[in-house]
Amino acid sequence: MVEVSVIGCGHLGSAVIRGLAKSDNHTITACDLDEDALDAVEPHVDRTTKEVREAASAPVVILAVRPQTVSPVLNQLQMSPEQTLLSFAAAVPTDFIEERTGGTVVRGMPNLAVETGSTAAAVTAEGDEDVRNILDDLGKYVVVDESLMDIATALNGSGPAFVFYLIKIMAAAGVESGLAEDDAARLAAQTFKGAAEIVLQSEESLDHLIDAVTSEGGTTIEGMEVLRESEVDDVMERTIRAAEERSIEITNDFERD
Ligand SMILES: NC(=O)C1=CN([C@@H]2O[C@H](COP(=O)(O)OP(=O)(O)OC[C@H]3O[C@@H](n4cnc5c(N)ncnc54)[C@H](O)[C@@H]3O)[C@@H](O)[C@H]2O)C=CC1
Ligand SMILES: O=C(O)[C@@H]1CCC=N1
Repeated sequence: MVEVSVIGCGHLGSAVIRGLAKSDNHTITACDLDEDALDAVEPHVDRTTKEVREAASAPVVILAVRPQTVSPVLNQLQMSPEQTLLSFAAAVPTDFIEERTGGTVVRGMPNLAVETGSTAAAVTAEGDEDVRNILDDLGKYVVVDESLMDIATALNGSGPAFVFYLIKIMAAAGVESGLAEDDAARLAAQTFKGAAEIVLQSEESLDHLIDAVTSEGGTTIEGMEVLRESEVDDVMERTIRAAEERSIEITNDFERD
């Protein structure tokens, strides 16, 4: 059992808690100022507290508050170098956190799929065995240089929102042609999941996989022609870039502090 505290039990923190609770490998303390947030995670944790100090003693402390709230939390978070502070706060540099807590800092950017143990996460270090166990229970991770955390934040941190949007558009097209809403939503979402699983398991290139779906004289070729002639590449590029630039902007604010 790995003892872990989660500070901030909002969208991400509560999803982390539910994901870790499913793996049954952890003793979890949930910390939040908000009573409702604590009530929502209470069935999945061993202890709840409003006091950051009470959450500070675990070998691994996960920081899941908004970037703007990081400073006040760190002011109350006294840790030792044997403990790890695993920070999931977007755009907050490791240096900034290290200067304010005695703990060993690992910066990470997961996404909401922590809830199902299927997150894509970028981390600046693997950390000790306890940290690796936590990351393994939350999904898959890659270790990247800290300079790449802004693009990781855009790609895999914000990414689920962009994918949800695409699923919504594809499902809506199905409904427009007569599918029931539930059926269209399931077909679109399962199609994304199945396609993603093929990409993860296949050795083939994405172009090869596109070819494998595209029968000569068939249906896919017509759809692909529309996609290729559209501005979708530019739109997706700008989508990722906008999120990345915002991450850089927030990071710069922290570096000026
Ligand atoms: N929502 C997402 O999909 C992802 C979020 N993140 C990062 O996770 C962090 C949290 O994001 P969300 O969960 O979306 O925000 P949120 O606003 O849903 O949750 C933040 C939580 O922190 C709590 N909080 C505020 N001050 C506190 C304090 N002093 N002590 C303890 N708890 C306090 C709030 O009551 C709230 O429950 C952000 O830094 C964000 O960049 C990272 C990856 C994905
Ligand atoms: O939107 C945000 O700022 C956070 C970081 C990545 C996902 N949500």
